Parts: sequence; structure tokens; C-alpha cells
Amino acid sequence: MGDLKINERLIVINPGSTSTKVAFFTGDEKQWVENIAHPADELAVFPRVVDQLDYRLDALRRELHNKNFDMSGVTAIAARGGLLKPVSGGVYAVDEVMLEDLSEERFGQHASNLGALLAHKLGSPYGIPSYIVDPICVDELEPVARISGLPQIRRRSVFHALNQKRQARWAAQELGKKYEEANLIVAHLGGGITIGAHRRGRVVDVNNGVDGEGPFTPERSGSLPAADVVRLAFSGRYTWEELLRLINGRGGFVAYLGTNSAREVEERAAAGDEEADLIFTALCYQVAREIGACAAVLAGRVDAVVLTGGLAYSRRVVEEIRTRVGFIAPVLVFPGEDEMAALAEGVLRVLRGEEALRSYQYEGVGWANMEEKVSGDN
Ligand SMILES: Nc1ncnc2c1ncn2[C@@H]1O[C@H](COP(=O)(O)OP(=O)(O)O)[C@@H](O)[C@H]1O
Ligand SMILES: CCCC(=O)OP(=O)(O)O
Repeated sequence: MGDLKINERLIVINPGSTSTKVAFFTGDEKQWVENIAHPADELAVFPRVVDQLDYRLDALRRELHNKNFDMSGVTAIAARGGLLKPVSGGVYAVDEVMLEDLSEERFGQHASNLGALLAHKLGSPYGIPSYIVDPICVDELEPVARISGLPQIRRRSVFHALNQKRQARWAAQELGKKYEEANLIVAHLGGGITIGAHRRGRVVDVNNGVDGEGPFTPERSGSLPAADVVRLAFSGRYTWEELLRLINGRGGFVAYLGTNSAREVEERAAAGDEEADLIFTALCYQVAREIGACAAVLAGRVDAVVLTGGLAYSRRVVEEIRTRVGFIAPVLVFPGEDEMAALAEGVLRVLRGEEALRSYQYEGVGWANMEEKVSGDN
């Protein structure tokens, strides 16, 4: 008998704030990936993120058409998952309830909300099923981690679940353990920064990466003294939108130094710019402090600290963090991220029967009372 292996054919869709990435996989092999740029002036005409749907769909269809791509043989579409109700990590079939929540932006605005909507619009005319994998709303917080300090404000879990869980699996493998057996602290260090305490396969605490929790980042403010935020909000100097934009988009390096490029800040610091040097050090310091907090969450039983995302390419970032947290556990460095591969791998695990498919409409964790509209401003 010949070694007959039929590979799954997957389209992967990942909408970001200024581009939509699309890739084609046969099995685990990435055949091609394209980054469709969406210029700021073209996006500016859409009041809400969800209003960009048809515009991005046209661009996606154009790209596939230009490639003479044949949709008929596609097994499944994997898409980045956005702000939905809180759910456990895993792979979810795109269903009507999910599509409705996203169309109405019921849990907030984020470019990743468009993933499932685009996948469904692209695939359903051909009967191709769509899935999301470890969406940014993965919420595995323990009850104690949900307490903010004010009953009116509930902590929620919004983080780079897709990349964190993928890198955590790699780290566990390197340690000779299963993800479900390991205690890990994973720091995703990109334009946004989230740091999660992974206890035996569940992220029991993590800073909310879009609502201003945790370290500051190349373009986000991170946690701020609450009373000062109130003073700023009522100073008359900023509109609601401007203030939210300072927290998310125009904070961090952008606010202090006018750039969101950590690479540029590092170069400026190396060339003798003292302000750049201080701010760069402060980012690493805040990341280390958050990692320390996660070590306490895990009661000190930590198998490894994992650094990932674009900033983990920087030797200085890694060394500054390692110097402060190396006493906790070995520091493993997996620079960058490959969300397209992570999405494909998740759907393949389900198609191959290695992981159970989850249902969005029948699943949900956390908050008993979801009547208030959550955030919605990012
Ligand atoms: N070699 C490097 N040295 C320092 N910073 C880097 C390096 N490579 C990428 N970065 C920084 O990483 C950040 C982007 O991280 P990335 O994970 O790609 O972001 P995003 O969240 O946009 O996907 C940028 O600030 C970029 O300057
Ligand atoms: C915090 C999770 C979502 C997020 O902010 O992703 P990006 O950093 O890629 O914008």
C-alpha cells in the first residue's frame, strides 16, 4: 500500500487594526500568506470596526481571485477570535449566536471581531465550516482574580490567548511536560503586552490587555493611578474618545517618545538619548514586576517564565527582564509569534480528533450577570 495522505486544506484569516492577513495551509504546511494593508484614510470612513466588514471582504475576495484560488476544495476556515462573551480556551465553531454578538459589538470593538464574520461570509456560500481558536476573550480567571476592589468594576480576561497558549505548549514540551501539567508565566511582549499565569493549562490570572491593566507597552498606557485618570477625564482637556485613545493607541512609548517602535527606542537609547533609555528600562521593569505578581499567583511553583512577541527579539529586553525574574524559574525565549500557524494548528487538532470542538452558544464561563454592555470602546 502506498503512503496515501490527504492533507486538510485550510484558509486562515487574521484581521489586525491596519491589515488583514490571509494564508493557505495544506495540513501543517503554510503554502502562502498575504498581508492585505488597509490604509488609515480608507478605514477612517467607517465609524465602527464592524462597518469595515464588506470593505475587508472585498479586499479578501480580490486577493483570492488574483491568486486564481479555488475555494471549492477548502476543508475549513480558521479565523482569529475577538471580543465575545468570556469562554474557556479552545476551538469554537462559528455559529449564529457568535455572529450576532460580533455584528452588534456586544462585548466591545476590536479588529479581531471581524475574523469570524469574514470567515463565515467567505465560506458559507461553499458550505465550508468556520472556526475560531483561543479568542482574545478566553477567560479562565479564578473567582478571586475577578475582584477589582470596586463592585461596580469587574476584572475581565482579555489577552493574547492564541499566542500565549501556543508558546506555553512549546515551553511545556521543552520541559518534557504536557501543557496541562505545567505551571508557566507567559509574557506576550508586542504592541500590546499581556502576562498570564498558566496553571496546568488554564490562565488563572492575566492583565487585561485592552482596558489599561498591567505594564505600559509601545502604544498603551497600562495601569494608571485611578484618581489621576478621573482628574484627567474631568479636566475638560479631552473627549471620551481622546482619553480612551491615550490609554489604547497613544500611550506608552508613543506618549513619551512619539514612536511605537521598540527597536527605534532601543537605538535612541544606545545613541545616548537618556529619556529613551529611562522609558525603555521602565517598560522592562514593569514587565518584570507583573511577572513577579504572576509568580505569587502560582505560589512560587513555576516551571518556566516564557518571553514571546516582537520585543522578545531584543537582547536588551530579555536581559533586563531575566536579571529581575531569573530567580523565579528558568526564562525561555520564543521571540515573535505566528498567529496564522497557531490558528491552523488549532483547527487541525479538532479535525484530527485530538481536541474536542467547543460550542459558543452553549458554553460560557464567569460573570453571572452580563446585562451591562461591556466596555465597547476599544
Ligand atoms: N529586534 C527587535 N528589537 C527591538 N524591538 C523589536 C525587534 N523586533 C520587533 N521589535 C518591536 O516589537 C514591537 C512589535 O511587536 P509585535 O509582536 O510584532 O507587535 P504586534 O502586537 O503589532 O503584532 C515593535 O515595537 C517593534 O519595534
Ligand atoms: C489583548 C488582546 C488583544 C490585542 O490587544 O491584540 P493586539 O496587541 O494584537 O492588538
